[in-house]
Amino acid sequence: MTNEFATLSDFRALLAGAALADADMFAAASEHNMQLTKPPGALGQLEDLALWYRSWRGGDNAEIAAPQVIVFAGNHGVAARGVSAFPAEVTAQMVMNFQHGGAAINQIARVNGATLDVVALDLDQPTQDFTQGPAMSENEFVAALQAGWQAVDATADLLVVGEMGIANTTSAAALACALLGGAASDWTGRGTGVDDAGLSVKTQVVAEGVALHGGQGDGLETLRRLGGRELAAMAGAMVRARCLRIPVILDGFICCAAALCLAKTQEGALDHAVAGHQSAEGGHARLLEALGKAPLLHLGLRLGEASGAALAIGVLKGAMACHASMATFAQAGVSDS
Ligand SMILES: Cc1cc2ncn([C@H]3O[C@H](COP(=O)(O)O)[C@@H](O)[C@H]3O)c2cc1C
Ligand SMILES: O=C(O)c1cccnc1
Repeated sequence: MTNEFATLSDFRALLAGAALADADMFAAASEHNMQLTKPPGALGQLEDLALWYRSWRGGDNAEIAAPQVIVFAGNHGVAARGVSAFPAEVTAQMVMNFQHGGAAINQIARVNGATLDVVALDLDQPTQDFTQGPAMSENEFVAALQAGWQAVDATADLLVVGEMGIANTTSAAALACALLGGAASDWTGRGTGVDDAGLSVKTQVVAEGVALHGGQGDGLETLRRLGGRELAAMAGAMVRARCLRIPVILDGFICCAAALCLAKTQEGALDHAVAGHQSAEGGHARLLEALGKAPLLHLGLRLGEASGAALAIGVLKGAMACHASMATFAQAGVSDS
């Protein structure tokens, strides 16, 4: 596929000009929802989800049939600072595991009827340690955005994006801190399970990164400086989905940090997305609040790999199956008052 953008300013223009939800479709879906054989509002948040989904997908009243999960993988220069409980080699090893069907996301995507694509991004070239300079050059950043953009299947009717990248909770914490403020310790959690000494080093690394790169530009520029290839690719995929009117389910702390960079660059950039779950990683609840998204699930997950979002596919499928296929009061001969 040819690239639809060659430069960062082209990408910014696509982000600024992306599609809006269809208010007429939302109204038609609300009207349809009121006629379904249930007490008004009895399907709770499933009703809101169905109206939101139809406002993006249009009027065919269809069930969800083709969800796509994409896991992007990247390596981080800051991994060398001892900010993760696991070594950087685990990123590539887990990519092999995804390819052989052995990871959690393989099982969760399969039982939810989703395709799973794994995109490894220059794993032998970690990004620069962001305490020393920007994580990515502009060319590297644009290449990662393009990889995300191109990975989206235009025939999908739902997109879930997730990541694998040792040390990427450090990047995510630095992005959240730089874009939302507060102390490094407010956003730095244990990730894969660092001990107290590791947490203290990690917090210091986040503070150094924010001191160097905070306030140096908008959300996208901050993503280039403090992010990683897999975070940039998730952002690129989210914008492509918006252009294709494919609704998105957001995953945990790292995915939402990538989403935040878009939201801080362009108001409403995540209107086509819902939050799949609330991760156990400390900062995720506040990150979701900043995005204005209530999570569908609270399961204590702290895995990444798109796992929490992929579990929420089932919730959205349930919402759309009810909306599309329930009988109306008139069809079923059920009295409506
Ligand atoms: C075996 C294994 C599988 C994973 N799957 C996702 N992650 C998760 O852990 C990493 C982030 O945590 P930190 O910042 O502490 O390195 C990411 O790769 C994330 O997706 C994993 C981590 C490990 C060790
Ligand atoms: O919230 C997440 O997605 C997460 C948390 C810890 C480690 N990896 C991912």
